Amino acid sequence: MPGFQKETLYTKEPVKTHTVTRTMIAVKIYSPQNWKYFCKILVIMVMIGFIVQFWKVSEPFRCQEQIYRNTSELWQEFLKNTMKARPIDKGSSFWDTSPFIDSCKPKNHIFFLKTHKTASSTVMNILFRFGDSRNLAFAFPFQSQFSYPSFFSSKFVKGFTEQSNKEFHIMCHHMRFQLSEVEKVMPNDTFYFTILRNPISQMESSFSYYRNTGAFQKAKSLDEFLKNTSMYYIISKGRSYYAKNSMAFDLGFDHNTHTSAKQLKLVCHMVESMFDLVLISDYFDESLVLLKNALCWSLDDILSIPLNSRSNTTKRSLSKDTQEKIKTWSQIDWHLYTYFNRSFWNQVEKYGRERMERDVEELRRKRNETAQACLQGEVDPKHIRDKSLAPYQSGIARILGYNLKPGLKEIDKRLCQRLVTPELQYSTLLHDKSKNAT
Ligand SMILES: Nc1ncnc2c1ncn2[C@@H]1O[C@H](COP(=O)(O)OS(=O)(=O)O)[C@@H](OP(=O)(O)O)[C@H]1O
Repeated sequence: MPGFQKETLYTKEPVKTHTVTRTMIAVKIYSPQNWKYFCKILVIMVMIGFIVQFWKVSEPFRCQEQIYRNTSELWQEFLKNTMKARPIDKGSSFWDTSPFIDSCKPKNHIFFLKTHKTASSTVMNILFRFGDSRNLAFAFPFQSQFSYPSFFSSKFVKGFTEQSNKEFHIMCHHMRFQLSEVEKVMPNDTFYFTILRNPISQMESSFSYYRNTGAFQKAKSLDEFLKNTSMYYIISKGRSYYAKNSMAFDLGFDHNTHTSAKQLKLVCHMVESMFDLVLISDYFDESLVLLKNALCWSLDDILSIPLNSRSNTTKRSLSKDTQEKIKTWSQIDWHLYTYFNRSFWNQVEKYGRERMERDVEELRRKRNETAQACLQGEVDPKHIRDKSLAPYQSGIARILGYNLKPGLKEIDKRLCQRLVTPELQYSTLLHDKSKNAT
């Protein structure tokens, strides 16, 4: 009877029959035959303990291997080929801030790493319009992105083969960066740039946009998610890259590894070596002025209207505690951001503070003028009249769009339209245009 067994095992004075059984078991256990068996188990356990200890001690070395498992190849490639093939001409282009240099020719071989939720769609629209108006060749993906989240491969580019001599001018769709593969497609003198955003606001934006996917799906709020990451964040479960070190992931790094201070430094140096310029979306206009200068473009070339903005009703303010948690949770992103924010302002300093202020003012004046002439203002998606201007919606974010002013002249209408055409529609337009041209 199970009840009886339980009782006798825990009673102070067990019934006799049970005591006899226990004595028999004890005799069996302590027999010389079983001593051998126990010794073996003991040795195995000591060995397991030793292996566990060794595993712990070796952690920093393993981490290093993990985080660079993918990027070490990239780094090797970079050192071997890139330095020779694509000398970073910081001296004569980007870093030289003189506006009157003869060698300053507008660049049109451009690679932009489109990171997630960083104002990258607005930058992409600038590149789309620049290429569109000059009939430049874009490197298009087969779908809307270059097979994200896989590492970029030249095979993902429509119309590219290693044998063909086709010249691509601009590559700017979402991808997980892999320099050695991008270099197969883009010419040697390509200008490489990307954009970073403060990981706190970037993650808040991501949480609302990717609310229905992977790690964010079950958490009631971002505060709740960060309180219980071990419950909500399961690496193997889909799309973890939107929920941790998202920008580092896009840049090609392992987003899940604990990273030492030395490794974080190395990550920053790698990004610095691979990219000619890193924009900061929190200082979007200053970023565009630096971009204009680096590319030898005009102020009109960098004119833009904010795209992919969320309605205030879907923005959430985060507690101080949550903000601090994001800094440690997305440690690589936080480090990248602080590093490049600092170097960004050093570049502004080199450009000249006053000159920057003047240019930003002029850019804003032009933007207001253009918005006045073209648009009726930013509206909720349900109020967008022309569906070709309706942005893609995702998660709980309400992505705003624009209505054009009625009665625009045909030529102005086209320009105004392009300025606020969302990424997916504009990409299709350009793709169709390139097909018709061949
Ligand atoms: N000009 C300018 N300046 C500052 N911020 C801007 C600008 N343009 C877009 N945004 C903000 O960027 C967020 C959208 O980022 P992305 O376009 O990169 O998103 S996506 O990954 O392509 O879906 C989105 O952030 P949230 O509104 O916080 O979601 C946009 O508001």
